Amino acid sequence: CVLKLKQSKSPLIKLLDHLLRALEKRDPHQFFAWPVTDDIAPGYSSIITKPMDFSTIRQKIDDSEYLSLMEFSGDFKLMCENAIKYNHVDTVYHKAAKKLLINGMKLLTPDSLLRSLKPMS
Ligand SMILES: COc1ccc(OC)c(-c2cc(C(C)=O)n3cccnc23)c1
Repeated sequence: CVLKLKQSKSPLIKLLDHLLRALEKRDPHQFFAWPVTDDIAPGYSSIITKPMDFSTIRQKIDDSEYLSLMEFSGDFKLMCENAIKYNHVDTVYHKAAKKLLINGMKLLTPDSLLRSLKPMS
């Protein structure tokens, strides 16, 4: 049998893994863990043209689809903005998305990233 050699993870993949875990911790109700379906959110797929969720981001990291931190943070922002767009302002989902976006962007600031990178140097 041919053993597939496990490539060691690139620094970018290790950083994105770390950031995804930190962002997921800020979604305790797991509203953003899986794709939103039309069953739980009527008309969702006609209103939200580019759906995004943490499980899809995880898959894209594992498939090395992100070539930069900017692409990763773009999908994170898209995920939050979808929820802000679809859900009325007085819903738990709209409020959770705004809070997650603010907290998430704090993690993606240069200072915070430097602190994340330090242990790797
Ligand atoms: C109440 O438990 C869950 C469980 C999973 C969810 O999405 C994966 C959601 C959910 C997540 C969302 C979002 C993120 O817009 N949503 C919108 C309307 C109705 N439900 C949801 C809620």
